[in-house]
Order: sequence, then structure tokens, then C-alpha cells
Amino acid sequence: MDTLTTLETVIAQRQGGDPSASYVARLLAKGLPEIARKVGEEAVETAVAALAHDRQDVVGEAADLIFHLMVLLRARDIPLAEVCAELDRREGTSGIAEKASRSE
Ligand SMILES: N=c1c2ncn([C@@H]3O[C@H](COP(=O)(O)OP(=O)(O)OP(=O)(O)O)[C@@H](O)[C@H]3O)c2ncn1[C@@H]1O[C@H](COP(=O)(O)O)[C@@H](O)[C@H]1O
Repeated sequence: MDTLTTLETVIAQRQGGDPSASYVARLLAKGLPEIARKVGEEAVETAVAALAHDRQDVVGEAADLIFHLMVLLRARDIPLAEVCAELDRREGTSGIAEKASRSE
């Protein structure tokens, strides 16, 4: 989690920076449609790698996907904490559903 928080800070710092010196600045300058396209591309590459047998490829593609997703969240001005809060909420919700099904 610290890793993602640090990455989120670095991405925010790169926003508005020199596109010739920073991949993040370059990607953010291209705009949301290009960022969304990259997320889609990396998601497909992750899925394809998962179906093949090279474990290290899956790790690499998953890292590319998470990185580009973090850039997309920055472009939409959504803090990572908001996504984590949604995951926490679901954990709470599924816990309630589980308890309810156990009491039936
Ligand atoms: N984690 C990453 C990271 N993962 C992947 N990438 C880049 O994402 C790109 C992946 O694109 P592809 O594999 O599709 O290859 P490509 O053809 O070069 O990319 P496109 O031209 O199609 O966009 C590569 O250029 C990688 O270098 C990353 N670039 C940056 N980071 C992090 O972001 C920080 C800031 O980076 P800069 O903005 O470059 O300083 C770095 O310190 C890292 O921590």
C-alpha cells in the first residue's frame, strides 16, 4: 500500500511537468482518451499473460496495468483513498451479507 501511495504522490508531482522529461507528464498531457486507451491495452496484455505460463510476464503486465490505472485516477482527480474506501465498504457489505446468510 505504501508503494501505491508513493506512486500516487510521484504521479501528482509530474502533472504539468516537462513532457520531454517524464512519461507521466507526457501521458497526462495527451489527455483522458489516450490514458483510458492505455489502461485498456494494459488490461488486455495482463489477461493474455495470465493465460500463458510465464509467471514473471504476469507480474510485469500487472504492474503496467496498476501504474496506468493510477495515472487514470489522477486524470479524473480521484484519490486512491477513495477507491480504497469503496473496497472497504464492500468488505463491510459482504460481511453483513455473509452474517445474514449464516443466520438463515
Ligand atoms: N511505474 C512506472 C511505469 N510503468 C511503466 N511505465 C512506462 O509505461 C510505458 C509502457 O508503455 P508500453 O509498454 O505500452 O510501451 P511504449 O510503446 O513505450 O508506450 P506508448 O508509447 O505506447 O505509450 C513505458 O514507457 C514505461 O516506461 C512507467 N513509467 C513510470 N512509472 C513510475 O512513474 C514514475 C515517474 O515516471 P516519469 O514520469 O517517467 O518520471 C517513475 O519513477 C516510476 O515509479
